[in-house]
Amino acid sequence: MNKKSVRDVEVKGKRVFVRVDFNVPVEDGKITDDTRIRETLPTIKYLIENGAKVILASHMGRPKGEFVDSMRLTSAAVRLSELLGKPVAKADEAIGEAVKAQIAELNEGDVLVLENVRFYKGEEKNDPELAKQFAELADLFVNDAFGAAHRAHASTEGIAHFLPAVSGLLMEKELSVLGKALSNPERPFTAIIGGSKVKDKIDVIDNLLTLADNVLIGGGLSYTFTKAQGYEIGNSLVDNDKIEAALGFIEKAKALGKNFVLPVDVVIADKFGADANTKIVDVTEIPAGWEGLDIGPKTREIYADIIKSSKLVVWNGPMGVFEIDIFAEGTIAVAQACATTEGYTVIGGGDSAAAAEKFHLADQMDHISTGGGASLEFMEGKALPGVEALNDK
Ligand SMILES: Nc1ncnc2c1ncn2[C@@H]1O[C@H](COP(=O)(O)OP(=O)(O)O)[C@@H](O)[C@H]1O
Ligand SMILES: O=C(OP(=O)(O)O)[C@H](O)COP(=O)(O)O
Repeated sequence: MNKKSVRDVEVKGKRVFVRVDFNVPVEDGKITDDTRIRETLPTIKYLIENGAKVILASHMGRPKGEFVDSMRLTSAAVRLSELLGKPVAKADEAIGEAVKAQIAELNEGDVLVLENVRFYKGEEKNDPELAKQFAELADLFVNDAFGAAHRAHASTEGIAHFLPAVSGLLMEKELSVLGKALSNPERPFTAIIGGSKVKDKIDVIDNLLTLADNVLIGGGLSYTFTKAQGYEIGNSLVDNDKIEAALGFIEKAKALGKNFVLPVDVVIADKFGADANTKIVDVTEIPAGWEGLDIGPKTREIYADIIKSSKLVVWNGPMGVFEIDIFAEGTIAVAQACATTEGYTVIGGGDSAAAAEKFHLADQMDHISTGGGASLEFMEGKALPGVEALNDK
């Protein structure tokens, strides 16, 4: 990476504003998955050990510029304190005199968590005034929020115009792993794209067709391709605006000599739910009134074989509605193949990571990205504003 990292600058005695992504799932005030907090520990520990005064800033949810009690960062600060095994102070705001006074009390190695930066209207607008107010709190800006790196907000991008700005260790790791995977991939390189966000993912497929040797399509995404090929898809998920694009990809893959693989069979259901009647049919045989909710057994085998003979696998999006057991087999098969392949496996996207976690295979993957949208935009080849704004080496 051509951007400076926290290792390239002096931090001792400095007030360091660290943007993290503590946007973790919370149910009834309890954090249900603390991965994103744990992943920032290397940066936070590095700063503590090197005598910085650590000021952590994050968003949580989408409070739209209002103070919303359920989206406060209090439980994240408590969890961080448990993980660090030391006290962590918490501010009730993210800017202003009271916060400045709390920061003035910090000793070297102390940690303070600011309140949710999205409680301020200027955050998502990237308001320079708010960015300046964040900058006034510190001597150095460290961006470790890979999950929010695709957002040009006051605490991710704007602040970098007012302070020396460097990347944190998680940011560096994410960019290095994804960058290495995509810029000089080990081959055969297989990309697997599934899930339901057809609009969000279609541009990724375009770029991956150029980069990868095999592109496997599954999940709700696949039926737009099935329809594009002229087959009946019943009530399956489809994006009619993307039919042309889907046909274009099939043509592009042919022209580039790439192995673009669509499901050959699917699990269909007469309704969406755990109590549905199901059948396995060829993808060309979906009757009206039924919907495809998982890839079928022939497809699972084809996909697993390709994954197992790959040197690099990048997976984003489940193969079916894995939250419901009767539609989970396709996602399980792909997750198991990723877990057992000797190739390097990278998983991006909240639901694919959740699936790997649910089937107890997460620790057998080589890299699970903390960013869904961010890793997609990276794979599309787009510049990430939170990274672009950092100081060059
Ligand atoms: N065939 C399908 N029809 C409808 N929804 C699907 C289908 N296959 C997968 N899904 C749903 O897609 C969702 C995940 O999609 P997405 O958000 O694109 O993935 P990710 O978070 O991994 O990027 C899951 O909740 C899953 O139930
Ligand atoms: O959870 C996040 O996005 P992700 O689900 O795409 O990984 C990030 O914290 C960014 O949040 P946002 O999509 O509200 O800007």
